[in-house]
Amino acid sequence: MALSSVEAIALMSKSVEEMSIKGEEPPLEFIVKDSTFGSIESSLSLVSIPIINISLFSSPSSSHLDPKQVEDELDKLRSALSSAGCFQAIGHGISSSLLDKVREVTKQFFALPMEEKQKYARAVNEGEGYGHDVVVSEKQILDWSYRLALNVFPEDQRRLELWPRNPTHFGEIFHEYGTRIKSVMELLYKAMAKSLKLEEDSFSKQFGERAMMQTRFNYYPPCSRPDQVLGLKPHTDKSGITVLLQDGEVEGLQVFIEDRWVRIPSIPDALLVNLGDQMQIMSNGIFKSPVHRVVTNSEKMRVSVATLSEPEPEREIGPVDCLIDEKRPRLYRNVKNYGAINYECYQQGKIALETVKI
Ligand SMILES: O=C(O)CCC(=O)C(=O)O
Ligand SMILES: [Fe+2]
Repeated sequence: MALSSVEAIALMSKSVEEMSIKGEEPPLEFIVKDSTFGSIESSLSLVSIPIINISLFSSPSSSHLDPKQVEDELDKLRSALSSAGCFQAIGHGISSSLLDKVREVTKQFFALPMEEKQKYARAVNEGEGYGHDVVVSEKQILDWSYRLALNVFPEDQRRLELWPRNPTHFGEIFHEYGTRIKSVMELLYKAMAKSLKLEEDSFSKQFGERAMMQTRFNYYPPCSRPDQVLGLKPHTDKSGITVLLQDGEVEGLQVFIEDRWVRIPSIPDALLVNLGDQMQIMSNGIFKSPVHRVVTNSEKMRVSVATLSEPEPEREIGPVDCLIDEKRPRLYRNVKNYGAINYECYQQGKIALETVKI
């Protein structure tokens, strides 16, 4: 059962930021105990995830490109998404200076005094604004992080009162970044369909005209016990796809591939593309939504900017017809509002994708 806001606040009476600054031992609620995915310090796999040049997928430039090269990159895309479920995208056309500005305003916002950040605080039971993870159970292991969540599209869903006015350029830079990421997402839906020999709008039409895009700015303060505390617990994303801008210097993201944790290096100009649960459903399980987590660092803080795309909540989504046949029967039922299903399951400690399986 969800805790009342008063109980939730009592559990978080000491802020992660305060404990981080004082170098205090994290309290018990943050200590990761036995986990299905191994201990925090379990050895890392040496596998590396692919780097894909997505400029090869854009129509105007691909017309004067070698078709064989495009075909090979599409094969690489299909193979990456059906094994690791993620890849590093280069050739996305977003300038390094814009990426650096996004990282910079993110760091500037989180460096503001707590009272200033609280002006954008998330209200209880709301998905947008600044805060820590919602506490839903006393057994919940807490994450050593804060985040600012903002809706970017549809544009009329923006709650501008929650967009930081400090630093002053935050809104302008974020609008530009969000608009560029939306185009990258649209290019990726088409390329993902083409890589499976489907009509190119097979996925995008399921997202609808009013597909949603939300950005989560994540902030992980230094933690004195990186061996026992996680910045973000193992999870899969509820999205269709997630595009992640990593911190330019500090790593922390790990993806669970073939029973081992794989470290995701931070390549300054690359965007990490992570497949979400809803694309796993639409691809009838061919593409995989990977379990991932964020580890903490005893000396350095880390930021990341994760943008999640989702179909219109009231729209029914399901496996694309052409991906269902005798060899690959339908794995998932059609669903609406998967975001809510995912959230409810998270509260109950259930795996959301399992509940929509046939
Ligand atoms: O901080 C990261 O690298 C990952 C963030 C993430 O997984 C999320 O926001 O869902
Ligand atoms: Fe995630």
